Amino acid sequence: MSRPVQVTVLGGGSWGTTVASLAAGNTPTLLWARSADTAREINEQHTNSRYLEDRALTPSLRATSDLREAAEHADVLVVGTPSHSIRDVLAEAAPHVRPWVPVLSLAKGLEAGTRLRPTQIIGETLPGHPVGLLAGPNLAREVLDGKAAAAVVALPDAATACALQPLFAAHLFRVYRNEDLLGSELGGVLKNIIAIAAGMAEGLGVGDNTRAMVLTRGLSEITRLGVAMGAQERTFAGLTGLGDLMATCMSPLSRNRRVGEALARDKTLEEITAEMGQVAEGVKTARTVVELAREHDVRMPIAEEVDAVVNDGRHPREAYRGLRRAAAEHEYHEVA
Ligand SMILES: NC(=O)C1=CN([C@@H]2O[C@H](COP(=O)(O)OP(=O)(O)OC[C@H]3O[C@@H](n4cnc5c(N)ncnc54)[C@H](OP(=O)(O)O)[C@@H]3O)[C@@H](O)[C@H]2O)C=CC1
Ligand SMILES: O=C(CO)COP(=O)(O)O
Repeated sequence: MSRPVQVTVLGGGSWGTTVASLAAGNTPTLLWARSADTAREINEQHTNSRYLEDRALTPSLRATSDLREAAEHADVLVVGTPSHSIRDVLAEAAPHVRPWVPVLSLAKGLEAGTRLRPTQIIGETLPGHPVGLLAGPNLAREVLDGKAAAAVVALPDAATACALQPLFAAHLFRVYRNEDLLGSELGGVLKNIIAIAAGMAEGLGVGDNTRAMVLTRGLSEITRLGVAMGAQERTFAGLTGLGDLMATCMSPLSRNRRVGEALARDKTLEEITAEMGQVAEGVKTARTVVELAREHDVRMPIAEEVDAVVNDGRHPREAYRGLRRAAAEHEYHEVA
């Protein structure tokens, strides 16, 4: 008799823990947290209070701070650490991961310097493995609170995607699939920059018309760059595109939106990062996105203003003025 598929999730933060809790409802799941205290708390109290307060995790979820044990456990490996740490974590885990184990990324940032997407970093550190991602409008706390949500397993091979979908699905968590890995991954990465802009607008006290403008023009920027890089346009109208953009720009739970809002209220990036104690991937990724836009001759005025605020110290009020250009291009055919 064959044993059930074993899932390992790397990363004991908000989202890694939440995805591990979802998977544990379906199949034996082991979560790797680098903090031994976090692993102990998950095993003994079924909570991760540092990231998710007193929310109850699936009781059968097991955790470890031993990366080798976690890697050896995996029939399916999920990478849920922030983008900047994926390469180092996987370099250490790689010798213990069995060949052909499918690997799914949860991360929504780009690697500074290389400009690589998380699934490309995984491809370099774990060559020969099928690689995809799980993404969508999934604010961790809402998912753990049992509020209905949907996500997408994006993977070029449909058969592997079909096998992975049910591992993460739950009664109120619907998991779709999509073969456009590039578009699905870029949607999640790029929306974080627009969410910082949405937060800045919020902090400046704008109205609903402005909120809608930031969101729709933001989607235009995301789609233009994504298509120029080779993604399918329709992906950006789906859950990993518009869906994730809406959730992140609208929700006070979004860390990226909170960064933008606090910047507009005159806090420094250092103060905000220290207070939040969680990752807002858009901060580190903004410069890389602007570089990619230039390389692909794509106009991204909102992303450029966000980059100027987080990297060059421009005040959000100035950035907002910068967006009020005298004349706009055609709605769908802006040129670089
Ligand atoms: N939170 C959410 O709602 C969602 C997040 N995501 C994405 O998931 C990814 C992870 O985010 P999230 O879980 O929210 O992040 P959090 O900030 O909540 O947690 C970060 C986790 O990563 C660990 N970590 C940080 N640096 C390293 C490192 N160098 N080596 C090993 N572990 C490290 C932290 O460990 P320690 O506690 O020891 O510092 C912590 O467990 C991000 O790319 C994010 O964009 C995607 C969808 C939803
Ligand atoms: O990606 C997310 C929701 O889908 C979480 O967004 P934040 O990282 O801004 O909290």
